[in-house]
Amino acid sequence: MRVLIVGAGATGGYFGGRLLQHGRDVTFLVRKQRAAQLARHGLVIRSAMGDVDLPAPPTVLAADLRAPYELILLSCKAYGLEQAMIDIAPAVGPDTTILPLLNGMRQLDLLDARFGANHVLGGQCVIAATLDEQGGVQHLNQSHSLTFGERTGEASGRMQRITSTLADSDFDARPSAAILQDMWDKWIFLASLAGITCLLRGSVGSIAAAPGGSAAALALLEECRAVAAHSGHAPGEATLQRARQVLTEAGSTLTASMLRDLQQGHAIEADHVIGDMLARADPQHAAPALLSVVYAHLKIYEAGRSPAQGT
Ligand SMILES: NC(=O)C1=CN([C@@H]2O[C@H](COP(=O)(O)OP(=O)(O)OC[C@H]3O[C@@H](n4cnc5c(N)ncnc54)[C@H](OP(=O)(O)O)[C@@H]3O)[C@@H](O)[C@H]2O)C=CC1
Ligand SMILES: CC(C)(CO)C(=O)C(=O)O
Repeated sequence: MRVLIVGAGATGGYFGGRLLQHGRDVTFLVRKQRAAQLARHGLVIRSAMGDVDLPAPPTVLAADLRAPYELILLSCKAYGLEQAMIDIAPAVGPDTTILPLLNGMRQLDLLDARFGANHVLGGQCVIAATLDEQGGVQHLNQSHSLTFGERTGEASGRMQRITSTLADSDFDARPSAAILQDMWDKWIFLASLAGITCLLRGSVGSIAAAPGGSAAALALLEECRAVAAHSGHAPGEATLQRARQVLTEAGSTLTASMLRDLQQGHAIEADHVIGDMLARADPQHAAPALLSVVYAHLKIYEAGRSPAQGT
């Protein structure tokens, strides 16, 4: 199966690197700067789950995309999605499947509108990863799951082909018959984690140690839960219990990738992760207070960044 990974960033570089290491037919769609960086340093993954060193990972620039790929793994940030959809268009043929790994839900609507829902699977990844100064992928924890599925829940032929392509590559490839619920479950957790760690500028453990910290994290989770329920995707009790436990764990060093981006002065997915959650709240009730504060906080950060700071 020919696989195109859009972006050799933290997540794309990680999962694409692992697939390449296991002999899969993978090419990274990159821009000139990243192409030069990969040519100079190779694709390096530093991970407690095993390092990877690939001296010359296959890359392609958008201008050189010709034939369709069977699978496109989309691992750009939400603010790069419009451009990415333009760039991948030549790689999308009648039999192409697009598997987005972005956090949130809105990517599905945008991809459906651009390419047709029949081309788009649901997907998500659970990992903590970032790029270092030389473009190496630093895997920061021991989670590395990639979950994917037909939004109908069907065990289709393409699901079987993708499952065997992603299997046995030293990460947890998880086909799912309930991918929309999985994505919502992750989104409410992530929006709470990103929201509270960015607002209070600390890890889960430091927030838990501060007066009122865990109560604020739980209140934010409750607002997100209500949005999910209003959208027809209420999380199950076990999912909620786990989210509550992870968001309040004493001593935990967990943060969201959004906090890492913010601390490095990078662009953040404020509209996609928090703004869209807020937009889906039940209009019959008052706007969720904490989500509103988090969103305002992130928009002030965005407004203070100069355009020269890029992404
Ligand atoms: N990092 C993490 O731990 C996690 C991230 N996520 C989610 O995964 C998604 C991706 O995040 P992450 O991997 O961290 O992001 P990164 O910023 O590390 O990587 C995104 C990459 O996509 C590239 N890219 C964007 N648009 C294009 C394009 N048109 N053509 C070629 N390359 C492109 C960027 O390239 P360039 O450098 O040229 O801009 C960049 O290298 C986000 O939605 C995030 O929320 C989910 C779970 C964990
Ligand atoms: C939920 C978490 C921490 C793990 O995948 C994440 O998605 C992120 O940091 O963006």
